[in-house]
Amino acid sequence: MSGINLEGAGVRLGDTEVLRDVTLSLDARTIAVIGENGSGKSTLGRLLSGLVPATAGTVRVLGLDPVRQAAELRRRVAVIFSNPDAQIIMPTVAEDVAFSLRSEKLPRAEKADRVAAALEEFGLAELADRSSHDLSGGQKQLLALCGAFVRRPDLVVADEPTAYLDARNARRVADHLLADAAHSDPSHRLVLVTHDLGLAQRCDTAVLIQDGRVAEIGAPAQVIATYEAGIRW
Ligand SMILES: Nc1ncnc2c1ncn2[C@@H]1O[C@H](COP(=O)(O)OP(=O)(O)OP(=O)(O)O)[C@@H](O)[C@H]1O
Repeated sequence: MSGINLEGAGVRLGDTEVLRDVTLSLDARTIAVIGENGSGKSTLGRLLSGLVPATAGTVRVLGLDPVRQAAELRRRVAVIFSNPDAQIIMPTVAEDVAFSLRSEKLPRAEKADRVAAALEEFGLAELADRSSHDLSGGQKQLLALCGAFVRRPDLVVADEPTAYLDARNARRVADHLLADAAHSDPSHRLVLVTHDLGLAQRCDTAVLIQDGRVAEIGAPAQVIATYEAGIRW
């Protein structure tokens, strides 16, 4: 069991049942999660990342129980939010990427090589010594992505990663996310919570969330059509 498997999963936050009876078995490599504001998409992303516990049912992500095997899940899953400021910690760009590898048991030289390669891949090599907090919004999101991918996670959960970006940077970030998910390792997965239906269309599978429940799962074109048909303009 290596993908995402939820059985009757629910999440209650305060008095609100935010997710209800979510049953999913997903083995696709790139999965878009779409739906209206407040439908529960981010909560699903947080549930899969172990950031909120299920209050009903069972959840297995990469075969792991996000509560009982939280440390292992954190090691294998990277989370990217729309606001990169929440994820940038260290003073310089290179230090921030290196910080992501702090708990990896790797020789120092190998860590340095991995940081350098990741900076290069995300077009940040020339900014390595710049103050990470002085970057533009797009550059910060690329840095957040770089910090997530340098760990070589098995699953990336990205929640509106392009929300604050201009068209060019949104495209760059999306290309990185989708290209990285398509790397040769077949176990590498992406869950992408998004309102960008063009981006959802580029994923292998889409999940439509409505009012805390799964309304449809399938080929993105079909699921997007269902979503659009249900919108009361
Ligand atoms: N900590 C919380 N306590 C109580 N209710 C919450 C909490 N966090 C979220 N909710 C509620 O859960 C519902 C789903 O929120 P969620 O952020 O998952 O929706 P979403 O589909 O990602 O929305 P959006 O597209 O607007 O980002 C909303 O009604 C929200 O108000």
